[in-house]
Amino acid sequence: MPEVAAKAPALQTDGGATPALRLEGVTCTFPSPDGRGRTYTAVQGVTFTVAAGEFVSIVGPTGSGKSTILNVAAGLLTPSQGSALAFGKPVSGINPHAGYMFQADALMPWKSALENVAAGLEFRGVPKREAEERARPWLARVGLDRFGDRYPHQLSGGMRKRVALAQTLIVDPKIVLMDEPFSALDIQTRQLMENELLDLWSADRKSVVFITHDLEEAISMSDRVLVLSAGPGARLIGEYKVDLDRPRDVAEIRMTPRFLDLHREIWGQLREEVLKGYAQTKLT
Ligand SMILES: Nc1ncnc2c1ncn2[C@@H]1O[C@H](COP(=O)(O)OP(=O)(O)OP(=O)(O)O)[C@@H](O)[C@H]1O
Repeated sequence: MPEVAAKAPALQTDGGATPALRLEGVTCTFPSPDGRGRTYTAVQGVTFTVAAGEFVSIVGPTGSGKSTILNVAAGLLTPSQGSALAFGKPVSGINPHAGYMFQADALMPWKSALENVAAGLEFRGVPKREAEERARPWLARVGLDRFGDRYPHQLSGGMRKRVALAQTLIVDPKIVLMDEPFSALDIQTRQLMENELLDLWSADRKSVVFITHDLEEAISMSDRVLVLSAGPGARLIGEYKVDLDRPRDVAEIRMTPRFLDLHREIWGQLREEVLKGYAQTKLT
């Protein structure tokens, strides 16, 4: 992986402390969709480390294996080769340190906003009444204290994302795995949510792995951006440290010269992969 080595001193940026998350030589091979007994290797030999409290984004072309990597980190998928380690221990089964937020709403339509947030705790065995008491301050933290009685269909897309965020964070995961969580939102709501996430993150400093198609979103939020090549056999081909000051406003930071330099540099590498990925979608 020469590009990675050239752009950053090392993948382990935690000063030697046990990383929150490490994927080591992860390869994931699936049965090919053509049903002829062939296989498709989505990602190959993926190795990276996320330090405690670090915010890392992974960008890559469509179908390159970003969600696959996140599924391995969450313990939802066992890699064909390699391993995932959470705080130095192999992940086997669901990663107990991780909270997962998907692109699609995972809210239960028959539960109110308060009940949905409380559900995160109830799944872990906290009694309903206590879970709801603990959910109230979380609804307030995401600005929805007056909306606890509303059902998901009575909330806007941004509000539903806030509920999902509170539902994920209430269980106090040490690692937050986010798969394009805001991609369905309009740009203004999206930037508000990005800033809210950064505020919540800076208060608690969890480790975040954030998957996105959007390079601007990745740079504006992260400490580091990892670039995945086009598949099959996608590899990590770039690692960029984002040395922008915090706290950040995601809209304002995009206008700074340093942001533009980083964007130019990363896009220079990502563009080629996006074109390759696009060409492959036309072949399949
Ligand atoms: N369970 C599975 N069975 C078969 N193939 C799979 C499975 N999961 C993922 N794949 C394939 O692996 C490749 C990577 O998929 P993945 O969803 O991880 O990519 P992605 O980068 O997240 O895509 P996108 O950006 O479009 O969301 C794709 O070609 C996909 O079809």
